[in-house]
Parts: sequence; structure tokens; C-alpha cells
Amino acid sequence: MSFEVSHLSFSYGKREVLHDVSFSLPNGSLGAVLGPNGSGKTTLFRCILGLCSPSSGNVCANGHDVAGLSVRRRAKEMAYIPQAHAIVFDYEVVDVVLMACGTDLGMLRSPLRQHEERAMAALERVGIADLAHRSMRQLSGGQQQLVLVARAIAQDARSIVMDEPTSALDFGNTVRVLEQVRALVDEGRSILLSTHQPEQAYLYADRVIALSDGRVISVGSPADVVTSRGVSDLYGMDVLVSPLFDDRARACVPASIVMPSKLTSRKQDSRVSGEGED
Ligand SMILES: Nc1ncnc2c1ncn2[C@@H]1O[C@H](COP(=O)(O)OP(=O)(O)OP(=O)(O)O)[C@@H](O)[C@H]1O
Repeated sequence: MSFEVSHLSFSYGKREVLHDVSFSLPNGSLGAVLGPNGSGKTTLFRCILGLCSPSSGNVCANGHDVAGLSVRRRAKEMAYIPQAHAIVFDYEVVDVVLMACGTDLGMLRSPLRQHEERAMAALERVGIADLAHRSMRQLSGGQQQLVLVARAIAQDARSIVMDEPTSALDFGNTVRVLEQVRALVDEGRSILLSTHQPEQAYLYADRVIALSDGRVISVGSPADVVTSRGVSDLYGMDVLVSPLFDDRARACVPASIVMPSKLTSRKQDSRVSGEGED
């Protein structure tokens, strides 16, 4: 297994925000964590990365107990793309990507030509090699996000954890990034990402983990989790999930918009509404 989270609980002070969370993600697969704001996705990722210490339970990454790994070893196992954040330092794009090579370098050692080539290859892969010598602070939020994806690629870790990697991206860049993510998975890496878009999880993920108020309420294939019942229960509202293109995609639509006077999806037994199918 790439990630194996077992009975994980975590508290900020006396407030427990993750409660007995368990799930696993097989090698070479893409896991999407869905959950409302404040449900604990970032905290869960920080525990997986070893940045927060759980009060109970444990996390294994690629067969290693994360709590027992050195920082350098953790970086070889897992790369991390945090949620969009303000860029404080005025680094060039290529320097941000080169930071991924830190695990190969000793203290105060400069990157070698091979590291620069690796950084440029990663930028090319996400289609922004032309931005290599621009300042990070002069990029749009979406471009900055692509740089962070390139940095994770350059780190060459076996697994990548991405906290809402497409939250700042327009439709085109969202698709470009998720196609890159899918390609990385198809090459054998494992990726765990969070998203607020159940439709995106359905399209790209192999496994979906639904987190509500710090608890896993369902985990399984996208077809089993991204349903009218599943999405409605997760977000506490009536949502109709309709298959599109022979169920290759699913559309999530608030029931209040499309059928305000009818029985709501939360009261329906059907897992996927057939209405609205293309
Ligand atoms: N540093 C902190 N100290 C105390 N409580 C925190 C801290 N960070 C997060 N929390 C609380 O922990 C809970 C989970 O927060 P977390 O950021 O993990 O949720 P999330 O699912 O990632 O949210 P979002 O989708 O809004 O990013 C929330 O109730 C939040 O208020």
C-alpha cells in the first residue's frame, strides 16, 4: 500500500478534530479526499506527512511508519503541495523547483547541472518552462500552483500529497494539472489529493475518501461514493448526481435548482439519478 492510515486521531489542544480515521490507498493509484470546509482534510494530510503527531493511530507510507522516518527520508517517500498561500520571498520560478532537489544535497551545497536539468524538465512537463526565470511573486495564483506541481514532480518522491491543487486554477489549467496528475499515477506514483469538486474526484480518482467532521463516512470507488446519497450526506444538502457519457462522468446539481418541488435526493433510495443523462 502507498498510504495506510490506521485508527488515526488528532487533537488541536483539547479539541479532537480527527476521529479514528482509517483508509488505505494502493500503490500506483489516485485517492481523492472530499469533505466540507473544516472537515479535517489539511490536518489529515499534515498527519500523513508527519508534520502533526496523532494522539493515536499511525500512518504508513510505502510500507514505512511515517513517525519513524527522518525528514530527509520522508521527503524521498512523499512530496507535498500545500494549499495556495501567499508567496513571501521573491524567488525565481526555477529556484522554487530546485528546492525539491534539497534531499540530494548536503548543507550549503549548490545545485548541480543535473538538478537544474531536472527542474527544467519538470517545468516543461506542466507547460511553463517559459516562466523559469520569472519571479514567483509576479505570477498569477494558477501559475504559482503549476510551479508547485513542477516542484513535486522534480522531488521524484514515490508518493505525492496535494492539498486542493486546483483550487486557484481556471478550467483549462485544472484539466491540464489533473491530466498531469493522472499521468504521474499511471507511471506508478501514488497521489492523494483533496478537492471540493466531487465531479473532479469522480473523473480522475481511483478511490474516494469522504471525510465529514473528522470522520471517514465512506471510502470506495468513485462510482460508489459520488452518488446522490453520498454527496448529499457529505455536504448536508440535497444534491442530484446524474451520469453523463455512459457514466464516464457524473454531474452534481443542487436539487433545489433542478427539481425544487420534487422528492429530494436525500430521501431517494437510488444511488445515481438517471435524470439529466446526456
Ligand atoms: N492550527 C490550528 N489550531 C486549532 N484548530 C485548527 C488549526 N488548524 C485547523 N484547525 C481546526 O481543525 C478543523 C479541521 O481543519 P482543516 O484545516 O484540517 O480542515 P479542511 O477540511 O482542510 O478545511 P478547508 O476545506 O476549509 O481547507 C477545523 O475545525 C479547524 O478550525
